[in-house]
Amino acid sequence: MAVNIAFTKGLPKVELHAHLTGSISVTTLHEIWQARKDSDASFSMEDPLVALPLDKVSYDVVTFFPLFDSYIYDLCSSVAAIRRATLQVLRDFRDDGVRYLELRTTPRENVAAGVTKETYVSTVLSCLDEFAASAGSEPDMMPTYLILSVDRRNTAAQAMQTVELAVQFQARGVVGVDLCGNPAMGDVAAFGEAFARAREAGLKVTLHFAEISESATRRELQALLGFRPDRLGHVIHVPDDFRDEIARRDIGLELCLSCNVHAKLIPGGFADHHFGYWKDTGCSISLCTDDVGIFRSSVSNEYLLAAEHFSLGRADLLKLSKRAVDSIFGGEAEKERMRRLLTEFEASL
Ligand SMILES: CNc1ncnc2c1ncn2[C@@H]1O[C@H](COP(=O)(O)O)[C@@H](O)[C@H]1O
Repeated sequence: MAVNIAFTKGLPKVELHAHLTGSISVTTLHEIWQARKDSDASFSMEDPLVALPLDKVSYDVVTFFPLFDSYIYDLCSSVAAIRRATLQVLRDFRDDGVRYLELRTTPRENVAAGVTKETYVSTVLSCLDEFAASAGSEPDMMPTYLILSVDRRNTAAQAMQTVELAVQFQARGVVGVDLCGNPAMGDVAAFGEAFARAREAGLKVTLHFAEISESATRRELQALLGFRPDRLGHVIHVPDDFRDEIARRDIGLELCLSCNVHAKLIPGGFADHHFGYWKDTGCSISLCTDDVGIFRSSVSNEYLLAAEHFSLGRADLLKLSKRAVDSIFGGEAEKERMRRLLTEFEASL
């Protein structure tokens, strides 16, 4: 039987590469904007419905990253806004049929709003707790864990500070650390010690890898593999010998079709995406949204796109989903739960 959106929505999915701030829908941003406008007559930021038009999904590396630094972070600076955004992001993923989520975010501070990096992480984690408490039982459950991101522009000391926060909040659901941010910036060699500390503390490691050709130098890719990542995101401009090494080490892959096409990180369209290469390697692949608030493609839609452009049937998507579970960071019990949900879903077809 053919794959359609009803099938991909019903498929119990894991989402492993979602940046929290990039996952906030424009509607939610607008509500946050409206609340601020209603309470402060001098508030003058542009309405998100105007700044991020609903029909615009094509940003490139130059226009994409400033969306956060010069707009969304200012809009979502208070504890109230961070809470509202996080809780809605969780509902949006759950309503799309995500049944296990790893959300990632870069700890940030806003002195004027009284938010420290620690307050920020703690606020996000309290939203995860609140959401879990309200879920009740299956099928509303979506166990969610947090990954803290190091930004490529960070200094070695800032990267270490993020890792220390991850260690501090490990018992509350931080399962790993990530390296993200504008791939045209920074020197990843500065972060070796921070990622070594993360591993030593038992945290998992995922890294944005070879997103643009300029950052895909052999020196950078070697340094990143030296951090002993458990998973890699994007893996676009990867030389053959590195591809072989990734497969040999059985590193999990987080692939983001819509983001890569719309942000022009790959030449061509969906059918040219490197998912076409990796799907036949036996690697664990999770299809991910990256920034659903910006690229507007849900996880279900990513599965649908993969099916449409790579001629995959229901059995192929089930196999892909089962293999994706192998690389989650939440531990064996979560893997078992997801495998059970997938088996039950398959039996219900
Ligand atoms: C093209 N894909 C991408 N590549 C690299 N980094 C990305 C990204 N999409 C998002 N981010 C990173 O995530 C931050 C927003 O979420 P958080 O504030 O952390 O929750 C961005 O500022 C950027 O550093």
